[in-house]
Amino acid sequence: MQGQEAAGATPTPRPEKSSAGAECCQLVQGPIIVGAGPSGLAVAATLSRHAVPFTVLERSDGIADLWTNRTYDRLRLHLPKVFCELPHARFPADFPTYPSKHDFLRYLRSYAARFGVSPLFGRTVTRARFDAAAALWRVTAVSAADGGRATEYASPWLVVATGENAEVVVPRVKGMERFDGEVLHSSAYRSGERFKGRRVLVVGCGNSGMEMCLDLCEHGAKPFMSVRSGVHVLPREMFGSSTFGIAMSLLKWLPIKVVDWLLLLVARLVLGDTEKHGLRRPKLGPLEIKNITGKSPVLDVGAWSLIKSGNIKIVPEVESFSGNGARFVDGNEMAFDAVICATGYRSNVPSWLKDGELFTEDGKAKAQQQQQPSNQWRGPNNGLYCVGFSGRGLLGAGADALRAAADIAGRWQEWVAAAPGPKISSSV
Ligand SMILES: Cc1cc2nc3c(=O)[nH]c(=O)nc-3n(C[C@H](O)[C@H](O)[C@H](O)COP(=O)(O)OP(=O)(O)OC[C@H]3O[C@@H](n4cnc5c(N)ncnc54)[C@H](O)[C@@H]3O)c2cc1C
Ligand SMILES: NC(=O)C1=CN([C@@H]2O[C@H](COP(=O)(O)OP(=O)(O)OC[C@H]3O[C@@H](n4cnc5c(N)ncnc54)[C@H](OP(=O)(O)O)[C@@H]3O)[C@@H](O)[C@H]2O)C=CC1
Ligand SMILES: O=C(O)C(=O)Cc1c[nH]c2ccccc12
Repeated sequence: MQGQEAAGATPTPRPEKSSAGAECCQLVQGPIIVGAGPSGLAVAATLSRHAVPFTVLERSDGIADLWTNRTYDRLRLHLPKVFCELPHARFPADFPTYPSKHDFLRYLRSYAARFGVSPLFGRTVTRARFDAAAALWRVTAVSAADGGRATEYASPWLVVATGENAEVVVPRVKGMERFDGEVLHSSAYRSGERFKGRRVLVVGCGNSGMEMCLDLCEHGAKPFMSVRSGVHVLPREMFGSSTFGIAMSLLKWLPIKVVDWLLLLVARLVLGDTEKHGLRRPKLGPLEIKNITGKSPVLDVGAWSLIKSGNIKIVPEVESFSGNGARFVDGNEMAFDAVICATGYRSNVPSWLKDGELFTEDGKAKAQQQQQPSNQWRGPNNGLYCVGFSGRGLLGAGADALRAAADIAGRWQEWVAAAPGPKISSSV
């Protein structure tokens, strides 16, 4: 809400020398939100409806960097649109059931405009710590465009909205640097067009790996999918309705283990035995494993039939790479022209947030790990919030955003009532 009127009387920001070595400190009005993806936008929009000002810091040069710059062309939401809407704004009626990433981006841009969310772009947050003496979060952001200049922002409230997919995970496999062909992460893959006629090894069998193999096939490439521990594949739809929607309805009445059992029964009838084709199913059911570890089931949009027909070949875990190919853990060797690491993502929170309460050492929400997702959005009374770390996709992000913003709004009103000093009109 930069540039928007402040909601009430607050102390005047006083530039000062920062303890972190940043050039100056700006006390901003309302919370600092780190990240302008769907989670950051949702919490900002909700704050705006509560008339609470905020400052959004985003490392990229636009909103929703993941969706804009780190996803492939054919990507569609794999949950029906009703499960992917952010708070306070429906998708347009003419959107298809499974909106494309371009539809989704169009929605996010109009969402940001509608709720007056204007992030400060090109600001990478490199450090945030709670200054207990001042009861403020001190947040250092570096601006590459400004020659790496660091600025410190301060606020009693900090919302972490940098996402579960902030950084790529690329495995260290013996000999990878010796491989002569192209190696890329799935976040850099756009389309199979330029791989036509080439043998491509896709490492990983999550939704990215599966959809990239499908896309490669459709562009006349020859994909091989390397599988380490297996995955649950479910049809995206069952009995003409979305599998996810059916699962959500069943969960209202039945325990998760029973719902998982039913999903797997139908999946078996519709898809057949995935293990027979090299895709082992994990021991825990698809919803339970998602809840416990965050590992998503594959919602199949066409790759499965290509695996069955042998157009996508399943290969084991890679043991090592050579100049022209890979050796697998079963001892077989194959030549490849390119390797795509569809090996997932990780949070970057541990690299910048100094906090031992809300996040685990690997940057996941602690409460989500302890299976208390309804609890995971607020730190223990030090003004720290996290939005979008519940392992429940856009739906979870929206729910977190509503709770975090309502809580901050209550505290903001108290803070404004208590704070002396003149009114000021903009947040930074
Ligand atoms: C390929 C793909 C498809 C997906 N499809 C679906 C789907 O169909 N349905 C669903 O529910 N979920 C889906 N997801 C899950 C996805 O994580 C969420 O949809 C959504 O993007 C989460 O939003 P977010 O704002 O929490 O995180 P992100 O979208 O990752 O946004 C985080 C933002 O924070 C910024 N940022 C990160 N670090 C810093 C920093 N240090 N300083 C400043 N800014 C920073 C990033 O640049 C980014 O703009 C998908 C994920 C992927 C990878
Ligand atoms: N259409 C859509 O809506 C899409 C949604 N998504 C979502 O994006 C998120 C990320 O998905 P995705 O990018 O597929 O990542 P995932 O984390 O879901 O999958 C990563 C895959 O890489 C494998 N892997 C990781 N490290 C190694 C290694 N060292 N050696 C071998 N294999 C390895 C994993 O195997 P293992 O299990 O053995 O660790 C797993 O199969 C998910 O939430 C997913 O649902 C993604 C694409 C499309
Ligand atoms: O795309 C994802 O992985 C998501 O996070 C969406 C999502 C939330 N809960 C789920 C349960 C089953 C499949 C996908 C999801």
